[in-house]
Amino acid sequence: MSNVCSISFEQGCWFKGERKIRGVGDKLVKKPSSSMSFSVSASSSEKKDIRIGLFGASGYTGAEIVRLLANHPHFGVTLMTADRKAGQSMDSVFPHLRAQKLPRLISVKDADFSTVDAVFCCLPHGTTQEIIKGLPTALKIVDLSADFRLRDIAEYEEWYGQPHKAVELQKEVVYGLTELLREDIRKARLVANPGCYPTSVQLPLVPLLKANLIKYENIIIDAKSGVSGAGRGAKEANLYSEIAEGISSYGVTRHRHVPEIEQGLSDVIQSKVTVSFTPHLMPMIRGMQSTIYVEMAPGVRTEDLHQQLKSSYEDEEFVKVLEEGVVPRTHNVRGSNYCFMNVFPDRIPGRAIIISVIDNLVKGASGQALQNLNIMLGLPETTGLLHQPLFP
Ligand SMILES: NC(=O)C1=CN([C@@H]2O[C@H](COP(=O)(O)OP(=O)(O)OC[C@H]3O[C@@H](n4cnc5c(N)ncnc54)[C@H](OP(=O)(O)O)[C@@H]3O)[C@@H](O)[C@H]2O)C=CC1
Ligand SMILES: CC(=O)N[C@@H](CCC(=O)OP(=O)(O)O)C(=O)O
Repeated sequence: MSNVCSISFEQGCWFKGERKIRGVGDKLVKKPSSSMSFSVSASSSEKKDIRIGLFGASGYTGAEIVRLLANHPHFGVTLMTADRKAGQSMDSVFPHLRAQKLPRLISVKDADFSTVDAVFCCLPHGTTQEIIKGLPTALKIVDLSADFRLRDIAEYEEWYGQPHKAVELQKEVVYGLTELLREDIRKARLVANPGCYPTSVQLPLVPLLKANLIKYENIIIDAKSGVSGAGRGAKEANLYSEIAEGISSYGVTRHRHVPEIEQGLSDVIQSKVTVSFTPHLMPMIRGMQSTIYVEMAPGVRTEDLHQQLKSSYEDEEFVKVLEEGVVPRTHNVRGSNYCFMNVFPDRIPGRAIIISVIDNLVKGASGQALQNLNIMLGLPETTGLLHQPLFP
C-alpha cells in the first residue's frame, strides 16, 4: 500500500501529518468531530489512514466487519486471510461486498504483518491463540473468538477441551464489553471481544448486581440465537431442513458461554455467581434474545430496576432501555450495533423478567469489535457504527 501514510500512536490519538484525531473523553462522544476532514470513500480502502488486517475475512463476522468499515472514515482493510478460501477474491466469496475494493484472500502463513496497524481476528476458537502469539507486539488486536475471554486457564481448558497455547499473553488481555469496561479497553493492546450471548446477558445484569437490586442466586437465562451465530462453515445441524419450522435447545447445562457469563457477573460482586443458561437455535438468520428471570433484593420493585438501567445507560449510544411495558424485539436491532432491553414484573412476587436483544453479528461480534478498536485507537467509539437497524 504505497499510498498509505505512516502513522504513529501517541497518548491515545492517531496522527497523520498535521491533523490529529482526538480520543473520546470519559463520557461517550456521540458524533465524530466535525474537524475530521480525512477523505472518506465507501468503495476504497486506499484513501483511509489506518491499515486493518482481517483474519478470517471469509467468515460471517469477517464479512460483517468489511460491511461496517465501508462507512468508516479511517479504517481501510489492507490484509485479509482465509483458510479453505485462500486465493479467492472477496467478491467471489461475498458478492454483496463487491462495491468495495478489497485485497485478495490469502493464507495466514503468507500474511505480512508489517503492512497493518491493527487486526481483527475472526478465527474459530482453538486456532487463535497461536496465531495471535506470533503477531508483532506493536499491533492493536481485537479477537472475536473465545480464546482469550476466560482469565482462568484451567477453566478455559476444561470448557474448551484443549490446552491454552498462550498463557503469558492471557495476562494482558482486556475483556471487551465496551459500555462496562471502556477505560480498560482504551489502554489495551489485546482485547477479547465478548461472546454474543454473554453480551446480551451482562449488559442488563451487571448494573443491577452492582447496585444490589437483584440477588445473585437463581438467575435463569433463556436465550435464543439466529443461525448465523454458528458461522458459515457447513454443519449438518445447521441445514435449512434442520432449522426451519422448529426451535432447538442445545448445549443444555454445558454451553461454553456459561463460564464467560459467570466470570463477568462474579467480578461484580466479588463472589462466585452461578447461572442456569439454555441457548436455543431459532429459524432466523440474525438476532439474539436473552430472557432473564431474576429475584429482586428485599423491598426492590421492577420500577427500581428500570430506573437503574435507564440511569446506567442514559449517555450510551448503543444501549437503549425501552419505555415501561415496551417489549424489545430482535427485529428492532437487526443489522445494527444496538442492544435494546427492558424489565417486567413477574406474576410471582419478588421476581422480575428482563428481556435483552442484540444482533449477534453486530453488537454480539463485529460491531462491538469495531467499537472497541475505535476506543483503542483514540477515535470516537461510534465511528462507522451509527447506521440505523434494518426493518422489516
Ligand atoms: N457468528 C457469530 O454470531 C459470532 C461469532 N463469534 C466468534 O467469531 C469467530 C468467527 O466466527 P464466524 O465468522 O461466525 O465464523 P466462520 O466459520 O463464518 O468463519 C471462520 C473464518 O476462519 C477461517 N478459518 C477456519 N479455520 C481456520 C484455520 N484453522 N486457520 C485459519 N483460518 C481459519 C475461515 O476460512 P475459510 O472460510 O476459508 O474456511 C473463515 O474465514 C469465531 O471464533 C466465533 O466463535 C463471536 C460472536 C458471535
Ligand atoms: C448459534 C450458535 O451456534 N452460536 C454460537 C455462539 C456464537 C458466539 O458468540 O460465539 P463465540 O463464543 O463462539 O465467539 C454457539 O452457541 O456456540
